[in-house]
Amino acid sequence: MNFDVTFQNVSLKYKNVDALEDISFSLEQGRTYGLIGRNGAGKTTLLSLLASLREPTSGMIHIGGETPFENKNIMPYVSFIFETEDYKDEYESARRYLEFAERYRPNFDLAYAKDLAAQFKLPLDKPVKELSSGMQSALNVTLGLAHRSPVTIFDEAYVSMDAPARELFYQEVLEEQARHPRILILSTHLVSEMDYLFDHVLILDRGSLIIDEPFDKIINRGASVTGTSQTVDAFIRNRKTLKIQQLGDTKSAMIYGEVSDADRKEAGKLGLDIGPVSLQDLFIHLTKEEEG
Ligand SMILES: Nc1ncnc2c1ncn2[C@@H]1O[C@H](COP(=O)(O)OP(=O)(O)OP(=O)(O)O)[C@@H](O)[C@H]1O
Repeated sequence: MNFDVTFQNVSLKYKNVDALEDISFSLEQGRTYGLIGRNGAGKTTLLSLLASLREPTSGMIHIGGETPFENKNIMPYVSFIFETEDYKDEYESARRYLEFAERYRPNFDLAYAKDLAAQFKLPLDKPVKELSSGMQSALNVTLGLAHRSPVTIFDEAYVSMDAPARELFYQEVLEEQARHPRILILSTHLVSEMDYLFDHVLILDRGSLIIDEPFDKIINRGASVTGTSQTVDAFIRNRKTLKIQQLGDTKSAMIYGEVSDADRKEAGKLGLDIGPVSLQDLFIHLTKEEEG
């Protein structure tokens, strides 16, 4: 079965908050999507609709051509992994969580889950409530990867994990997408740390989807220009500048707007280096609130 996702003109209103307005996009198997947006932009709301934790106020959501809400053909194949704050009543061991997953998740791979748990040094026999918050996150991430669900969502599920554990997770994301391709959505504020994982980027801004583009396309919306201070200043004079960094007489400027072949030639003559702009700088620029 195909589990491709379509959102068509989806809106979600909480009492008097318009959390999402007229959102349309589609997601394809085998791609890793980065979902980014400032605090309160609507990321968790969008993901909870995709995971069928709630229904949209208006619009249509389809997974594999069917409405996923309370749909037994779809729900076991969608995994929504998020940071849970309160584990105080979780007396069961991590090992029991793996056993539950094996019972209820059709594609779950117990051997892979145990292998991941060992890599994260997860104490499988301790009650989950006694694990450190980083270890609780590692358990969630282990489950999310080992579910091997065709639609897998990680909503900031890794924020409590330390840097080596996050690195291990990122490596597994790359390897798992090669071994068992799925729709993988990573919602994150760690943009510069995780951007290399994204095939495609969705940016939400105050309830609206402002970017829905392949990673390679979005980072061509701008460029970095590096060279001597004077030549960089001359090159960027009539361009929109996002950021400038200077070290001695070397200047690096992030500019917004595509750089044409002619521009590149001119830059070459001036001895300037033209490189890609970072997704994080573009994101900050595109979601900046108007001043005044
Ligand atoms: N249960 C709720 N009831 C009322 N308003 C809500 C509820 N949940 C979220 N909101 C509001 O909806 C908007 C979107 O919130 P959401 O949690 O989806 O954003 P987010 O992008 O995930 O934010 P963050 O990055 O801070 O986690 C915000 O204005 C938030 O205050």
